[in-house]
Parts: sequence; C-alpha cells; structure tokens
Amino acid sequence: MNSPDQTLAATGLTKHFGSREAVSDLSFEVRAGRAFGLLGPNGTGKTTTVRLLTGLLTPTRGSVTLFGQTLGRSNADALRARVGVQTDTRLYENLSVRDNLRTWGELYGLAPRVIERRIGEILELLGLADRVGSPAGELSKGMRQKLSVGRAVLHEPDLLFLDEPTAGLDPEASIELIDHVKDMIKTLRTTVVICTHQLHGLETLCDDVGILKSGRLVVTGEVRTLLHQRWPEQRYLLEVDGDPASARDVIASALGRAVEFSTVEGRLSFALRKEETISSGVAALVHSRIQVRAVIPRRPTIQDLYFATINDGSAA
Ligand SMILES: Nc1ncnc2c1ncn2[C@@H]1O[C@H](COP(=O)(O)OP(=O)(O)OP(=O)(O)O)[C@@H](O)[C@H]1O
Repeated sequence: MNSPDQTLAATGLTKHFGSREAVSDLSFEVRAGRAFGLLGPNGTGKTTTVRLLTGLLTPTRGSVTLFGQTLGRSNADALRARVGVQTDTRLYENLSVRDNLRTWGELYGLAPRVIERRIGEILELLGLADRVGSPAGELSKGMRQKLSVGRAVLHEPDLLFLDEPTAGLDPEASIELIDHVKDMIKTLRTTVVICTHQLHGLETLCDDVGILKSGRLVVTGEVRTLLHQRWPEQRYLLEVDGDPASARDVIASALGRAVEFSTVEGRLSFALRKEETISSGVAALVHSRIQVRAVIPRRPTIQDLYFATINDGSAA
C-alpha cells in the first residue's frame, strides 16, 4: 500500500451517516500519472468517497494518504492546494468564459500572468477557445461541463478529481468531453480519479479501476490485468450468411476447445483458449460451404467488467 510513486491511498476508509454505512473499508491506491476510474451504481458511495479523499468529510474509520502524508486537520489546506476537484457546473452565469476562469484563478491565488497563460492553454485543450467571450449562462451543457473541468485544472493540480464530468450529456458530447480529458491528462501529466457512469470506451482513459457495490469495493486493480484475469480466453464474433446455429455446430465439432457460445445481434460469439485455433474453425466453415462474412476479435471492456461485477457481485 505504499509504493514510491503513490499519489493517493485509502486505507480501511469507512463513513457512517447516523446508522447508515455509506462506504465501508475501502482500501486502494492511485499511482502518479495514472487515471483511476471509481465506478458503481447510483447511491453506492462514489461522491462520499471523493469527499473523504479530498478532506471535505472526516472518515468514521480509516485514513487517506495524499502525496505521502496522512490527511488530517493540520495539513488539509496545504494538501488540497495540490488537488483539483470538478464536481458540478455552478458557474458565474453573467461572466464570460474568460472571466469565470480569471475569477477562479484569483481565488486560487495565482499571479495575473499565470492566470492568462493557463486560460489560453486550457481553452485550447478543451476546445473552448472560440467561446472565450460568451457569458457562461449562454453555454450548452457540454461546454459548461468543459468549463468546470477547466476550472479544476487552472492551478495545475498534481491530482484531479472528476465527479460525473459527463452527467446529462448526450453520447456524442460525452465522448467529446472524455476525448478532451484524455488529451488534457496526456499533456498535463495529471493523476486523475474519475467517477462516471459513461463506461463506453473508458478503458482508453483509465489505467486502473475500482468498482463499488453497496459501499464496498468489490473489484480493484489494473484494468488490463483485471480483464485478462476475468476473460483469459480470446473471444470472437463470427458473421456468416444464413443461420448462425449451423456455424455453431461446425465450430463446435472442429474446435473442441471452444469454451463458450452466444448470439450477439445475429452474430455468433465464441471464446477460444488459444488464438491460433481460429484458422481451423474458419477452414471447417469453408469446408462445410458456410459463407464467412467476418471474424472479428472482440476485446472485453470496462463495461463488460462492470456489468459482470455488478450482476454477480464476485471479484474478477
Ligand atoms: N450527507 C449525507 N447524509 C446522509 N446520508 C448521506 C449523505 N451523503 C450521502 N449519503 C448516503 O450515502 C450513500 C452513498 O451516497 P453517494 O452520494 O456517495 O453515492 P454515489 O455513488 O455518489 O451516488 P450517485 O451515483 O447517485 O451520485 C447513499 O445512501 C446516500 O443517501
């Protein structure tokens, strides 16, 4: 729990609100320069966790280590100065995008020339440069979310918390915002903790993940390792002319090692223990005069891991 490049660690973190246990015994770490996805259904404790990690709530039990120091009353302000938090989109509605950022820069205590430099960089990174003069009240929801992300990174934090940055956005705007966040993380080399329900494509953003269920961390670790542990076999989608059931029979008799079949939108999905055996499967199909349209390798995703975890509750 104490690697040298550790930025954040939770140890046995527990929070009760009266008799309700919001989160229980959470232990995980976030290493420098990595993005950690904290996921879970509504009401499962993500926001409570972020508030504990940023010192806005005091844990009932357990502790938080930020940049190597245990978070406590005496050092909370100093540690928080190195953290950025995007939580909601409350903005100064009548002020322009630039003046919203300027005001926040002043609140962070940044020098005017630093503020101007950062505003330029952030607007460019988030694709907001052409709306710099628009009052915040005239921005679309997606632009408001971008501005709230920009506000959180104005002071170049070492650690950034994003709490539902895509809430209320349509799929296109969500993907666009996540793409901007990815670019921003790469450019600024910020360590990130992100809570989100936008799971599609999240593996291109998150290196590590924690899945909360009823206030408990049921899965945590490196995304690549967790996916491989849960689905060690190679999966394929097969598209054929005609009935997928006949293709299934041919594949099943040709490849004793096929471990799992299902049908996904009219296509046959199957998993093999060894990648190279796919060629004998395809040869058997051709031999049986089944027209093969496509054989698509299918990589499991964070979304697959999330639903598998939430549905069966077991650790990966
Ligand atoms: N200040 C509070 N007082 C009492 N109960 C609270 C308080 N804050 C959170 N809770 C409870 O703690 C649990 C976790 O809430 P939390 O907001 O952390 O969940 P969440 O995962 O962020 O949910 P969502 O995805 O809906 O935002 C819920 O049962 C909630 O009602």
